[in-house]
Amino acid sequence: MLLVIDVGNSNIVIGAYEDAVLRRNWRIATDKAKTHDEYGILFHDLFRMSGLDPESVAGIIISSVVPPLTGVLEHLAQQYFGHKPFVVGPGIKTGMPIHYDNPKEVGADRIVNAVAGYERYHSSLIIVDFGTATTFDYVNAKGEYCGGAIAPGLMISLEALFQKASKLPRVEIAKPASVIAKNTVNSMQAGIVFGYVGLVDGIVTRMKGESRDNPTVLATGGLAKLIAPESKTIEHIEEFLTLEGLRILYERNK
Ligand SMILES: Nc1ncnc2c1ncn2[C@@H]1O[C@H](COP(=O)(O)OP(=O)(O)O)[C@@H](O)[C@H]1O
Ligand SMILES: CC(C)(COP(=O)(O)O)[C@@H](O)C(=O)NCCC(=O)O
Ligand SMILES: [K+]
Repeated sequence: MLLVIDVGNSNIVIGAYEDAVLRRNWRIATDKAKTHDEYGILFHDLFRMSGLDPESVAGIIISSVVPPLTGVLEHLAQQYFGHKPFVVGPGIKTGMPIHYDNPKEVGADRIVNAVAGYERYHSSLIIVDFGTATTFDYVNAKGEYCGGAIAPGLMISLEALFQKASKLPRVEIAKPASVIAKNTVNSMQAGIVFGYVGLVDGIVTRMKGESRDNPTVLATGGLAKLIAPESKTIEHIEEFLTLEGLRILYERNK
């Protein structure tokens, strides 16, 4: 079994692959204060509760955009699963040229998504990942990573609104019935959901205009399901794109 771990700023997403089949996936909160022992217990519990044997893990790959946790998870891999993991970053073969001023600066999750998307579609792509931040990445038809855009995420945008305006409550992210809303909660939901759809379609349309090669548009991340149905530009949702990319990169490097 292959263990793939994607450390995001909000969640750590874990996948257990048997060959190319994702057998299990789990999502745990990202907590920079947790030690490798605490994560070790958590991982072992998740395995046990799913009837999986930690001993059956034959390899591990990690992608992290939270530097203080990268070493913690490497340590966990070594100590609780007995494997030195691959860590996506310098020294890992991606098979994808990175056209960014400083390639080391691009978030590992963005590269992993790009690799997975290109492997699946073999065409030029725009990938939208709804995480803590929302990232937009353009991959050209030759499979080269060409950069993209980073926007404040849906949840943190809503959080900022609630924290900075005294009369605004904390609301659930949901699509309201109308954009001409009749109460505070629905007004905020209209602003965030329809506003965000506009942001996504606006950036994607600009990227399409600049790239001029009609890229396929994919979305991933927990909140993709909410925005994609309202978006005019998103064509496919790939829920496990990052996990899939990690599996592909493991195969390319083992
Ligand atoms: N399935 C989901 N439904 C609702 N909210 C989600 C879901 N998945 C993630 N979120 C929320 O979306 C935000 C971004 O999460 P995530 O996509 O895991 O980001 P990151 O990759 O930055 O860790 C978080 O606030 C998280 O709680
Ligand atoms: C843009 C990100 C914060 C997104 O992280 P996430 O929302 O998945 O937690 C991350 O990819 C990152 O820290 N990138 C480094 C900067 C860059 O890609 O240029
Ligand atoms: K992510």
